[in-house]
Amino acid sequence: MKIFSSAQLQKADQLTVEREPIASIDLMERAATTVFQEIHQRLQGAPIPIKIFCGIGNNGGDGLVIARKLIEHGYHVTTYIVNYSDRRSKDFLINYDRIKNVTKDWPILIKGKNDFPTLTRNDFIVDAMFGLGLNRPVSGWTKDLIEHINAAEAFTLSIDIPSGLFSDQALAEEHAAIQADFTLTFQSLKTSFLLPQSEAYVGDFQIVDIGLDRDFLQTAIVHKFFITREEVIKRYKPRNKFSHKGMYGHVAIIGGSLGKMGSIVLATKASLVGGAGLATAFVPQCGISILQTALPEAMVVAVASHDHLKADQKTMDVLSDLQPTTVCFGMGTGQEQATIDTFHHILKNTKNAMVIDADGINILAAYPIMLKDIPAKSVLTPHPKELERLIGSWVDDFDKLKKTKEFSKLHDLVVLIKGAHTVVVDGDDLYFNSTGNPGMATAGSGDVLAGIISSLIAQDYISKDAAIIAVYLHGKAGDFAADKVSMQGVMASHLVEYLGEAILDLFKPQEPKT
Ligand SMILES: NC(=O)C1=CN([C@@H]2O[C@H](COP(=O)(O)OP(=O)(O)OC[C@H]3O[C@@H](n4cnc5c(N)ncnc54)[C@H](O)[C@@H]3O)[C@@H](O)[C@H]2O)[C@@H](O)CC1
Ligand SMILES: Nc1ncnc2c1ncn2[C@@H]1O[C@H](COP(=O)(O)OP(=O)(O)O)[C@@H](O)[C@H]1O
Ligand SMILES: [K+]
Repeated sequence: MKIFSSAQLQKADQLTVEREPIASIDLMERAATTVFQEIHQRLQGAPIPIKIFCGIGNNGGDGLVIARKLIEHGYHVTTYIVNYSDRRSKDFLINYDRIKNVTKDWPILIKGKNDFPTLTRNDFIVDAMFGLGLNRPVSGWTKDLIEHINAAEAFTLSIDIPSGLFSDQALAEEHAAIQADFTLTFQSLKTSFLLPQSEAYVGDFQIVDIGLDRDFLQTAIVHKFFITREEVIKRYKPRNKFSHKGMYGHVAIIGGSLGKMGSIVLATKASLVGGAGLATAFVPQCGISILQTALPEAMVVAVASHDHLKADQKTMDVLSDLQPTTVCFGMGTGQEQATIDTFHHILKNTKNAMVIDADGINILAAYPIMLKDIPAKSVLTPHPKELERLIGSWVDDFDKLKKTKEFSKLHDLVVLIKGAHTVVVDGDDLYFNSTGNPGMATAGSGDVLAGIISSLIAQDYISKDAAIIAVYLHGKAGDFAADKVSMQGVMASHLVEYLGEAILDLFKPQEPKT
């Protein structure tokens, strides 16, 4: 699913008005009515105090339409105009007038701190102060009002975007935005909703389709996407009846050290459950019986040393004779000099795209000279700390995206930024995951992900698609697991266990949205 910038959405608004054609006031009525219906469906006429804060631009205009519709349906509404300027938009003014038709209670003007209303936890607050037209950080008494609303700890619904938050740039100052519990956003997700620094502000969100120009939405070029089920299905390759295991690739998982062999078990198992035809684990000698006992389906090759990875020529010859389709390196290896040398040797002797995880990434960060030896389009799977070691620190989330894109382009690599809404970065293109939950913040879940990506590359998916599909399925497996065993109860093994269910779910009929 495409994620549009605020400039593109403003363009889409304008084109819709021209091409449909529809008057902008009618488009506002249509958009805000859709929001009203969502609210009405949830509240079902509940007699709770609803307090709507409207700005003086079109976001405020939306707020006035919502207020009018709610009043018409018998809700207890108080409408406030946050009168930070006299430059009111045309459609705001029309709706400011229209609300008179449904109530004798004229909206209350807020012109400064003395006008702030008393709010309680029991209020239902609708935030329609600023939308995409926000062009500088909020300041002065409007910022105070935002803090006043946040302090009430009442349920807060934001229209289009929590007021104060930007769609395509970072928030300059903490607390300078509404902390919404829920955001109903028009037509497209806003990038900032998916970034960790917005966590306190966005809450849950839902996209409302307001019927903007289809042609524009379909043809506009974007570089940001939301990885939904449809994005995965369109990339998925079904199996042929007469296929055999040789057609689904051979994954070599290389890593582990004394006391950290579980990471290799998890990754190797995930690569097989993900559909690879064959999997071979290359581990220190201490890992052989562990692997062979835990995972009879995998082949195991022991390197020369007992406790950590130190490959001699014989092991390297075995690796090259095996001709694995994909090599995955790095989990649980540690950073002994012999391991670093082994890794460097593997990089130089591998042609196909690899998957590099954990200590593989840490070694690259410590020895950037090795970056030039990584096969093109390899996938690096850092969590935020590993990413920082690799690309340096960032000022904010948008700067992190920019620096990761530059790194990806410079070295011709696919780089993941793992976390909630894991991002797959492929040059200029960013793919944000939609699945997963905090239950997955648990030891070994990254190892499972690296195994699934390797598996998909081995099955002939291009690296970017392998990463996109893998993060989605990994997150979905986490969601199924959390449903069964609670978020606290999720362990990395569950992600392997529920991976099959996540794959099956791709093709299950979905329940219609109510
Ligand atoms: N046809 C359309 O254009 C539609 C627009 N819609 C709504 O319109 C919104 C965008 O409306 P607008 O472009 O009027 O802008 P907003 O309503 O977001 O408000 C911006 C207004 O505040 C001023 N402003 C910006 N930053 C400020 C700051 N820090 N302090 C004080 N004032 C500031 C701007 O000069 C402008 O007057 C969308 O988010 C959406 O809610 C919807 O009604 C759907 C249709
Ligand atoms: N809050 C969260 N929501 C969704 N997914 C998460 C969350 N926290 C972690 N994850 C996922 O769990 C995995 C953790 O990876 P990583 O930190 O490398 O774990 P480990 O090193 O223990 O294997 C990543 O795929 C990440 O996206
Ligand atoms: K808003």
